[in-house]
Amino acid sequence: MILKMRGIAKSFLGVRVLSGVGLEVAAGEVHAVVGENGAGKSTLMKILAGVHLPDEGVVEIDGSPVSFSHPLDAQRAGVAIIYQEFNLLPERGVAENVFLGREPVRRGLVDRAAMETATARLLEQLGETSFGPRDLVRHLSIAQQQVVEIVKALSQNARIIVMDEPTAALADHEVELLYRLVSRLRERGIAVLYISHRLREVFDLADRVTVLKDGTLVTTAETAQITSDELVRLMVGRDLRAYFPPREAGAAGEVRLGVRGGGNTVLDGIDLDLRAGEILGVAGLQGSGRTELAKALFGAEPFTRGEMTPLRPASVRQAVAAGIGLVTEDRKAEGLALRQSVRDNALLVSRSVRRGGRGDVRALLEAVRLQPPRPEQEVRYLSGGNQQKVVLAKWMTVAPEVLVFDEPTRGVDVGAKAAIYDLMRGLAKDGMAIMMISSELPELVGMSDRIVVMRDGRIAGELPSGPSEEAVMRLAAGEVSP
Ligand SMILES: Nc1ncnc2c1ncn2[C@@H]1O[C@H](COP(=O)(O)OP(=O)(O)OP(=O)(O)O)[C@@H](O)[C@H]1O
Repeated sequence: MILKMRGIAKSFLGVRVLSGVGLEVAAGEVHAVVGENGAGKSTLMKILAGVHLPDEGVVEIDGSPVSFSHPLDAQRAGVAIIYQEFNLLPERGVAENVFLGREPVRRGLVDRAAMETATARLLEQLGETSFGPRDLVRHLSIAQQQVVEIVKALSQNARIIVMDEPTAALADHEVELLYRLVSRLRERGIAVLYISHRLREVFDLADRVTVLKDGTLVTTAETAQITSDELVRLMVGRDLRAYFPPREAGAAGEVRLGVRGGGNTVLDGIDLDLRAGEILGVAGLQGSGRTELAKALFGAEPFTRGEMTPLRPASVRQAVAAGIGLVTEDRKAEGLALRQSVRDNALLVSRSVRRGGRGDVRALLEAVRLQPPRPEQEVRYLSGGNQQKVVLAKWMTVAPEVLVFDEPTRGVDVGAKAAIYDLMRGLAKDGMAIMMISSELPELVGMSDRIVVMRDGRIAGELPSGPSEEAVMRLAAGEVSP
């Protein structure tokens, strides 16, 4: 075993978040780590990466105990961690980023040629031909930036690579590319620790899976020996049947929001009606204009052409006053005040618009399954998935007439997802008009009453409820005419 962790315990501010946790990973193994939001997955990985010191327990690499008091110690021992938010400088080139802080020097000068050659070789080994060592990082897609992070890890001779929800920000077709990358890492004998809430990936990629629950180890199992239902039961402690709540046939009521010929620099010719009681799904590849559509409806990047009822908002303030809400995909940048408490965040919108609504914050937080349910806690200390739940709760306190969800369950665990789906369906039943943008096709197909598919800033077509995932993909990719 290249890595052994045993008896790991960790507390923050007197609250125990890990106790007695251990796992073992072999060279060339892909080892998934799963569990509900707040189960302690990231904390365990940060201990491995030298970000946190454990209070108790042992980490062994190649049979020798190690103690990392700084991320650089872990890096030197061959551990690399790739976070969801990359640590890259957008204005610099790929090779410069790969060697940042460790630039090779020749005759007193940074040896650019050496950096570029080494980077090019690693890109080639990974089969990456879509960009080169000199390209600026800001010109790269998220998937390409992820490759840069992996190249950086390999250039540091990492033998253990931790990937924290690597597909959360990827488009569907990019996930395939990541699969290929992970296979290449495995072939090189690298141990990959893979955190994900997408069980399909766990079964597609991992040899073994370790399940954490409430900071303790539930089990480690071979993925070939366990079913998806069993894994869910181990994670959430109960069966999850009827994952998607039933649709209400004929539930759509009056038009709550209408757009005719909507356009701006990105969007063009948008015609759309959103009715009370329905959940309208929005599909599309990355860059197709899905998020821009949400922002235009919400007045953040307004339409400059076309008509919109009840009004065409020129600003977010106008949109909110008109009863339009947006649950954003980028929760850190747009959604939350990180240094404020969960409760204050949940009340952020309702206070600013002074609309009444559902005041019972505690009940709401329970409904979205915030873990642990502590409204006083500062949001920055919550796990990623729990932060997303606070963003949801924030809008539910206001109960707007129209609510746009942009990737509502990104980073959210399976149990909480089911709860959020129930909530969304409940809100629709109460007459809210809901639009849901999602890259997760099962969710889109399972939840939407109908689906519009975006392509190149336009609506490429519409599909009735329950289409096949393939039909959505084909329309998004432009393989069938609308
Ligand atoms: N720096 C910190 N200070 C205080 N509490 C923290 C800190 N970091 C994490 N926690 C708490 O530790 C617990 C475990 O969090 P962690 O991020 O490890 O969960 P996770 O399993 O990765 O969840 P997710 O699936 O949502 O990413 C959570 O209750 C979280 O609030």
